[in-house]
Amino acid sequence: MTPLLFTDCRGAMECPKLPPHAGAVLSVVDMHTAGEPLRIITGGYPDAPGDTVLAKRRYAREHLDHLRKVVMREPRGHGDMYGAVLVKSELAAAHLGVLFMHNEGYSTMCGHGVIALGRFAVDYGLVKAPTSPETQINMHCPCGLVKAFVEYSNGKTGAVRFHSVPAFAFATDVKVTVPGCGDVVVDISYGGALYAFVNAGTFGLDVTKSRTRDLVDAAIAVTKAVKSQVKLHHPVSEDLAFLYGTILTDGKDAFTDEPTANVCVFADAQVDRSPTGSGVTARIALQYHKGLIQLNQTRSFCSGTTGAMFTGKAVQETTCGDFQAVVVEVSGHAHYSGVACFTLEDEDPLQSGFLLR
Ligand SMILES: O=C(O)[C@H]1NCC[C@@H]1O
Repeated sequence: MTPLLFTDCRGAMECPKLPPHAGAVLSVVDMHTAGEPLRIITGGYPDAPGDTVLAKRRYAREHLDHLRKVVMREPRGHGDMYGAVLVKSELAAAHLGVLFMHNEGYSTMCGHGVIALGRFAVDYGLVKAPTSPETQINMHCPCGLVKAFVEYSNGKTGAVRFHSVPAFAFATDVKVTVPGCGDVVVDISYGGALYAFVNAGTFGLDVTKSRTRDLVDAAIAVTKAVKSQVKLHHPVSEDLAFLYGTILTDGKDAFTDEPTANVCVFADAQVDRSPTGSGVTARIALQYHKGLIQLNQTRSFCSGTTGAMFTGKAVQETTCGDFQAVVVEVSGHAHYSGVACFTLEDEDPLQSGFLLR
């Protein structure tokens, strides 16, 4: 690794002070996991009322969405920004609860977010007495309890692996009509959120070589088709029964030591820079369902956008309602990228921010 490109100024210099009339302030810690941003709100966000994390998610959507817009959209964010805010969990086993946010609303699961939050929770003292070589953090995500295991030694955090909620193939070989493409066969799988999976080759595209815009257009067309033509449900809660996005793959689903690449397009045409933790979870559940991978066979998943890697494996059979399911473990690395205090002046005519496409 090359040395720091800029001088480490901690201690020598303080962050610039805001003028007294700067307006309301939101503070954040910025991280990224395999290139995908995670903006963690650390101050200025009120306690979201609600008896459950899912109820808090509903409250945030209905009453606190102006704050999501401030930190996700321009001029403070951008169309592919991703965020998290910590909330209280109703589960005794949870160390923390979390809501995830993106360019359009609030997701139910975020694997890259869990990886970053694992480090954050240890580094910022959210768990008492971290243990070496790993510290376990139980994160209550909207989809349920996710167990993160954070490498920790000599006071330093490292790689994070997590066990997600039961993941299952919702439906395979579903034919949907995609305008301009005709009938397209997709698989739909759940990894804390529901995704449609299609081989990018179906559209004459390559997830590692094609223009991102072309991949996005194809994925959006599939998402629209599935949303309008397939009735989705989830055994635990109707809050989880929506299609979050489409993942285009290189089709290399049969087990091999070689990495397999995919690109996830979710929310409002948002492109994941990482291999997508919840998508890898759902993809492994699909591969397991099809007999293409065995328990504890580790695969590498590569982001078609950045080439960054996660690894994943099914570790245990389980059920989710009537679905045969698996517990999937996903591993990756997150890094800090900065801290910021964002302000919002009363007179600012662009209070809600904006997105350019
Ligand atoms: O890694 C993940 O699971 C998330 N990344 C952005 C889209 C998903 O929520």
